[in-house]
Formats: sequence, structure tokens, C-alpha cells
Amino acid sequence: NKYTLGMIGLGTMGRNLLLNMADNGFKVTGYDKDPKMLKKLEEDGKSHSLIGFDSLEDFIQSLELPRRIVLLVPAGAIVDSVIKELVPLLEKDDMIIDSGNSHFTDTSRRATELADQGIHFFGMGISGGEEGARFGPSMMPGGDKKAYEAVKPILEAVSAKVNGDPCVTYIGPGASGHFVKMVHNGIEYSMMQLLAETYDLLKNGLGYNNDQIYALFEKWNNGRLKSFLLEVTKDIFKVKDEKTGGFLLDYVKDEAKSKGTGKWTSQVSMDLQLPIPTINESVSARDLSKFKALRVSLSKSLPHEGIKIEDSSAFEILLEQALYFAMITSYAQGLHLLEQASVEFKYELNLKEISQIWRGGCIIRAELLEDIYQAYTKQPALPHLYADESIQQQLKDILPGTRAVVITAIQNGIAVPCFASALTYYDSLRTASSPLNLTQAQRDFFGAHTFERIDAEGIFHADWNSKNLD
Ligand SMILES: O=C(O)[C@H](O)[C@@H](O)[C@H](O)[C@H](O)COP(=O)(O)O
Repeated sequence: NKYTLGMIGLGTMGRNLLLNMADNGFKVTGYDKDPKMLKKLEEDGKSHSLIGFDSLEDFIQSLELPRRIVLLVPAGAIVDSVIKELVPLLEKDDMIIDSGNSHFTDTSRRATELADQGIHFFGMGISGGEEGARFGPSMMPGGDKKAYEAVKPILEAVSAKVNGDPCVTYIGPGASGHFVKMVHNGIEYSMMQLLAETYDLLKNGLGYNNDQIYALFEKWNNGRLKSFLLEVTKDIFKVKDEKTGGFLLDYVKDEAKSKGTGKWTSQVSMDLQLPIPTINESVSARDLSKFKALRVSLSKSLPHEGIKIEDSSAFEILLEQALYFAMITSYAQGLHLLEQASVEFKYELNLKEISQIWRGGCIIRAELLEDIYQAYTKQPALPHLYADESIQQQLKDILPGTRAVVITAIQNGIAVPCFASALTYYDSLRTASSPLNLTQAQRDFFGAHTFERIDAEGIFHADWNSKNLD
């Protein structure tokens, strides 16, 4: 008899998700042009006698109707070419679920194109990496609700669970699933950069070695900073390098790569005029790191002035506070962008449910998400995470420590773009009258761009050149 679901793309993510589905008792199969991938599936899937197809026709014919087809292929043109090959073989009401990190505008285009041909299509963000796909990812499906209902039992079964709740929910219409995953990755970038800045402060600021940093992160991971990224980051400090016998981390080149989701998050935030400066800084930090040769030559011609951080144990305490402050701020910026995008793109996003499914399985899963989930449970229409009372209390408690860390870093010439932007974002957002009245005056002075007044309705223009100059 026929298979319930078929996976196209049997790379690690596709294969692991298929094995996870088989573990949960679903009759599933796969397709890949690469015989090595098929062989790997049969090896890994021996206990479930999982097999795959290298003929697309045979694969399609092996699926029960309406067909449920998941794509896990690299984002971009490949997705379109796979869909192009698939459609002639499909029937009305068949479903395609794109689960790669596709750009949300591609997803909405594909949904429209396929709907015209009677094919259900939705984009689903999957987070958790290879391990997550195998044993329980967090999934963000958005789009065709009918198609989602048809795969909901499978997704709920294979997803990570927190207090028994599956880390998957219907995100909303259109490309909302991929949009939410993109912003998830923006927060991921910011958290990773904050951990890199923390590492820099400990290593170059306090002169800590990898064992000391491991021990400190181990301690922090038993507290409010507990998170998947801190967990894996601490373990990285333990790994030895077979080649040199030293620590592998010390031999990793400091030029960070990226596949685009962070950049896309910044780009759309600029389009929506919704500020996410800490996430933007993390994207720029990766780009800046690529100028290794320039950095090396400038480090010689612009030598460092030397570092003086006195009391390391006191600084450790302040650093934990600053990291928690910037962590709250990174999630707050991402959630604020989702709130704005929900209005702009009519995604009807439910930030309570999104924070709920981010508590487990995904890369940004963290203890903090429980607080965020409680905040949106208490106030579903919370205008900004900073507006939640318990979050405010936490921010107030750790603000002095955060200031001290940013000041110390800047005084000692240690670059902390994400820590500093988190603090500046806080100071800007809680300022009733900002200095941007001057910007309006400047724009009106040199470009007659007009301004509004605080004491009268209407649009105004002034002749700044001559008027009333004392
Ligand atoms: O949620 C996840 O499981 C990850 O985010 C996953 O999607 C992938 O690892 C990133 O896309 C890497 O992104 P960069 O290559 O841009 O760092």
C-alpha cells in the first residue's frame, strides 16, 4: 500500500526528518537524484525498512492521494526547478510543503502560482538543525490551512515537546511561516554575536583560557541564561584539535559566513521602518569579520591601547547581567518586527503561540522564552516586550551592570556592537522626547521637507535661513 508522505531532498535534514516520521509510525518515503543519499537513507532507515526512489515518477506514484510532498532542498532557484519538474506529475489537491529557508517573497509567489493550478502549497520554517530534525524540531508552517490540516498529525508527532505541548502551530496565511523562521534566524544571529562578544571580553578582557570560559558558561547555563546556544557554545570550549592537540576553537578562522536569513531580516525591517539595531549589528559583524587582511594590517598601524579590567569575578557578574539584558532585547526586537509584519502583510501572527513553539526544538530555545510566553499569555496585544511588567523589573535590575560592561568594553577598546546597540536601543525607546526634532528641522532647512509641531495639527515649513535670527 501507498506512502502517507514523501520527502524530496534526502540531505541530512530531509533524511533525519523522514527517520523521525518513521519512528513515529508514519509510512513515509523519499526521493533524491543522488544515489549516495538514497543509500544513506536505507542504511539509517534499516530498522524501519525505509526506502527511497531515484525516479520522480515512481516516487509520485507511490504516494497516497492527495499527495503530501515535503521539499528540503537548498533555498532559491532549486526550489523552483523541483516544483517545475513536480507539477506535471501531480493532481488537483496534491500538496507541496517547502521546508527549506526560502525567502518569504518567493514563498508567496509560489503559493499563488500553484494555487492557480489547484496545488496546495505552504512554506514551513524548520529549526533545530540536524539533531532537531531527527528527534524533535520546532516548526513554523504558514499558508494553505487545508494543506496544513492534512499534515498536522505528522508534524505534531515529530515536533519537540515542551510540557507535552508540540513545538508546532499554524502560524498564519501567506508566507507567514517562512517570515517567522527568517526572524527566528535574525534573533539567532544576534544571540550568537552576543556570545562572541562575551567570549572576547572574557578572553581578551579578563585573559581567561578556554577551560575558565567553559566553567563560567557551564555555571551560567544553569541559570536564567540557560539556552541551546549557550549549551553548545560552552561545549565548543572543550573540544580538542586532533591535528595540533590544542583547542580546536583556537584554530578556527575568525571570518563568519552566512546564508542570508539574517540579512533578509534586516532588509525587511528597514522596508517596514521597524528598528532592530541589535540584529542588524550582528549581520554587520559577520560581514566585517570577512575583512581579515585589512583587520590584520590595521591592527598593526592602529595598535591596541592595552586592556585594564581589574576585578574579574565582579566583572563576571556584570557580564551575566549584560548578556541577559541584550538577550531580552534581541528577542524583543524580533517580536516587535513580527508584530509590525503581521499588520503589514496581514499574517495574523499570534506572538503567544510563536513564543510557545520557540521554547523547544529550535536554535533560539531558551529559559527566557518561558517568560516571554507568559508575557504574551497575560497580554496577547502587548505592544512591545519591554512593556511587560516582569520583563521591565528584570531590565531595571540588570541595567547598571549592562552599562558598566559596555563602558568597560569601550574604555578598553573591545568591540561590543550588539551589547552597545542593545543598551542604546533601550535608552532610545524609553525616551519620551527624542532629539529627532532637530532632524526634522534640518530636513526642512535644506530640503523644505516640512515638519509637524507638538502644539498644533498640520504640516509646517519654515524659512530657516532668515527667520528671527538673533
Ligand atoms: O534554525 C535553524 O535550524 C538554523 O537557523 C538553520 O536554519 C541554519 O543553521 C541557519 O540557516 C544557518 O544560517 P547561516 O548560515 O546564515 O548562519
